[in-house]
This record gives sequence, structure tokens and C-alpha cells, in this order.
Amino acid sequence: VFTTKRETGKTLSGIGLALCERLLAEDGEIHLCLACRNMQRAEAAQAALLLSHPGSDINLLRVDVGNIKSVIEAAQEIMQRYQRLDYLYLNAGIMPNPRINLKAFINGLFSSKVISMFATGEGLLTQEDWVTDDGLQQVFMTNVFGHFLLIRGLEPLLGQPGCPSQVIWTSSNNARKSAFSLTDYQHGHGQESYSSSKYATDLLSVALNKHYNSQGLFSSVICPGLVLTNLTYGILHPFIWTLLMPIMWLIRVFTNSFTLNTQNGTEALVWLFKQKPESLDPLVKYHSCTSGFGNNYVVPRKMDLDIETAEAFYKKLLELEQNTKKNDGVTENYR
Ligand SMILES: NC(=O)C1=CN([C@@H]2O[C@H](COP(=O)(O)OP(=O)(O)OC[C@H]3O[C@@H](n4cnc5c(N)ncnc54)[C@H](OP(=O)(O)O)[C@@H]3O)[C@@H](O)[C@H]2O)C=CC1
Ligand SMILES: CC(C)=CCC[C@@H](C)[C@H]1CC[C@H]2C3=C(CC[C@]12C)[C@@]1(C)CCC(=O)[C@@H](C)[C@@H]1CC3
Repeated sequence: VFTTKRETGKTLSGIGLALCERLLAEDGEIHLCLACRNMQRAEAAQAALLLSHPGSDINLLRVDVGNIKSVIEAAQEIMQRYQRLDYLYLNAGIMPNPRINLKAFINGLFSSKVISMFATGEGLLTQEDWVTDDGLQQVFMTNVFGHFLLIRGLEPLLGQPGCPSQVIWTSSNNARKSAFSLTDYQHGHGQESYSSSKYATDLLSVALNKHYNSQGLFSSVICPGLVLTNLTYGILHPFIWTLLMPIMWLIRVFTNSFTLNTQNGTEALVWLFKQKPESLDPLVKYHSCTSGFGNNYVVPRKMDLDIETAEAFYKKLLELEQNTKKNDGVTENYR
């Protein structure tokens, strides 16, 4: 979703749709642009938003962040439509074919790390990944590189004299240093592509701040907490989640990261909308939290990363971007 005086660039349901609802409630004057891969779903989201906020300015744009050509074309289209972007919410994300490691879950239940296990899902999930037509790992392309190419394509609209822009990534508690490796940054050789991609997001945000703050572009990462959406319905059937609800309300007393619904999950995204970007700490992730009584708040937590790794990763992305340009964005294997 993007906004000029507020807009963001991705989802149509889940956290993305709830975010749009809340942004429109915060500021009826914003110009929203929903950048989505499925126009039917996008139109449905637009209609729902117009129903609750009649007369608001909500535009649609087709983009598949899993496809290089589509991202480049979308960036060109945005350049034609807008003079500047105040907010770029990078929310699209996938976790394909997740599997729960039952043994790790049961062991975790009886360990001292049980609370952190529920908060982060660390070590509990594996995913399948595949290679796209562009020759890149799908999860990396969708969760990280597609967004990076979009930012690069939109550079002239992001951060103009006296008017800073915010790039806001939906990262995760599940981002894990040990799942990420600079030598396999696309995670072609492991089974934790989601964890790896979210760690990559955190690194990239840090590097973007280093390179772009001086020209008025500020990047932040948030974690929405555990939210029941299509993404988590891929892990367990919605009916099972409903059965687990009383247990999850109980767990919420011990870990504030079980936000559970999309309204709660967007707390940090909306909070960032209201902050002066210059006042934000680039090394912090902003977490949406919900207390046992159902109150929402935002907690900043330092990220487990170092600036040297962020810089090295950024260089690798620039090289990859160069390769995609050389090869006209398609069919070559760039890894
Ligand atoms: N739910 C959770 O517990 C958590 C979620 N997150 C993150 O929050 C973000 C939103 O996820 P959530 O709302 O939960 O899940 P959803 O599956 O509901 O939303 C994901 C959105 O991303 C869009 N998307 C996926 N692939 C592409 C693509 N190639 N091009 C364009 N759009 C795409 C989907 O579009 P379409 O509608 O067409 O499928 C969908 O709207 C993700 O980045 C996720 O990793 C982080 C932590 C926890
Ligand atoms: C809640 C109970 C009793 C059982 C569910 C067990 C797991 C399926 C569940 C526990 C912690 C969850 C979790 C996520 C997925 C589902 C769990 C592993 C995420 C990894 C989903 C995506 C994210 O980005 C993370 C923030 C979530 C962290 C917690």
C-alpha cells in the first residue's frame, strides 16, 4: 500500500486490509493506493473500504511482488500517477506449505523457553520453497527482493526536500539470525525460508536507513504478533484455531504477542504512521502487543543484528538488481 499524504503498497485482506481501515479512520484526507496481485480481491477490498469510509480516495494497482517484470512495471505506473509517496507499507508476505515440527513443539512445552516458543514460533515450522520464472527463490523474491526493487524504482518519489517518506516493513518475531546466511541469502538450501526472509527484511531496513536517511527516506520494521489470517490458516485449519482460542487467550496473559486479530496486529503500523520518522531508532523493531485484558500497545525491541552484515547483504541485493537489469529481468538464473 502507498499513500501520498499516506498510502501503502500491498495486501487486500488480513493485516493489509485492517491497516487501510485504520489509516482511513485516522485521516480521512489520505490518498490510498492498494497494490495487489489479484484485482478481483483488490476491488472487493476497495468496495469494503468505501462502504466504511464513503468518499475516500482509494486507488488500485496491479503488482505481483513475486515477479520482477510486474514490480518494475508497477513502479513505472506509480511514477506516472503520483508526485510523492509519504508512506510505503510493504506488507505482502508468504509462508508456503508450512509444517509443524511436533517433536520440537512438545519438547518446547516442557522447557524453560515455552513462552518464547509461543512468541516467536522458533524452530516449530518448516516451509517448502521453489524457484520462480526469474530464477529466484519464491519466498525471498516475494517477502524481500520484490519490495526492494519497488523501493528502488520509486526512489524519486520517496523523500523529497522538507518532506520525509516512511517505508514500513511487516517483519516478524519469527525472524531468526541462525536461519539466515549471507552465502545463501535466498535460503535455497534450508527449510526455514520464512524466518530467513524476515531476518533479511530487518537487515535491509537497517541498510536502507544508512544509505537513504540523508535524502529523507526512513525505513522501519514491525511485528504484528500472531494474527489469525490466511497465512496462519495455512498452518492450522481455521476450525482448529477456533478450538484453540481459549488456550490462546490464556497464553496472551504470559506473552503479549498473541494479538490474534488483524485490528490488534496493526497497532505498530498505525503507531508508525503518527511518528516523526527522524525520531525512530533504525535498530529497533516495533511490536504490536495485546495484554491479557485486550489492551493494545507498541513495544520497541532492539534487533539481533549487526550493521556490517546489513551492509554486506545490501551490497548483494544491489548486485542481484544489476544482474536482473542486465538480463532484462526474466528467465536467467541469478543465484
Ligand atoms: N499473520 C501473522 O501471524 C503474521 C503475519 N506477518 C506478516 O504480515 C504480512 C501480512 O500477512 P497476513 O495478513 O497475516 O497474511 P495474508 O495471507 O492474509 O496476507 C498476505 C497478503 O500478501 C499478498 N501477497 C502475497 N504474495 C503476493 C505477491 N506475490 N504479490 C502481491 N501480493 C502478494 C496476499 O495477496 P492475495 O490476497 O492475492 O493472496 C495477501 O493479501 C506478511 O508479510 C506476513 O509475513 C508477520 C508476523 C505474523
Ligand atoms: C496456540 C497453540 C496451543 C498451538 C499452536 C502451536 C503453533 C502452531 C503456533 C505457536 C506459536 C505460533 C506462531 C506462529 C505460527 C503458529 C505457531 C508456531 C508464527 C510463526 C506465524 C508467523 C509469524 O510471523 C510469527 C510472528 C508467528 C509466531 C508464533
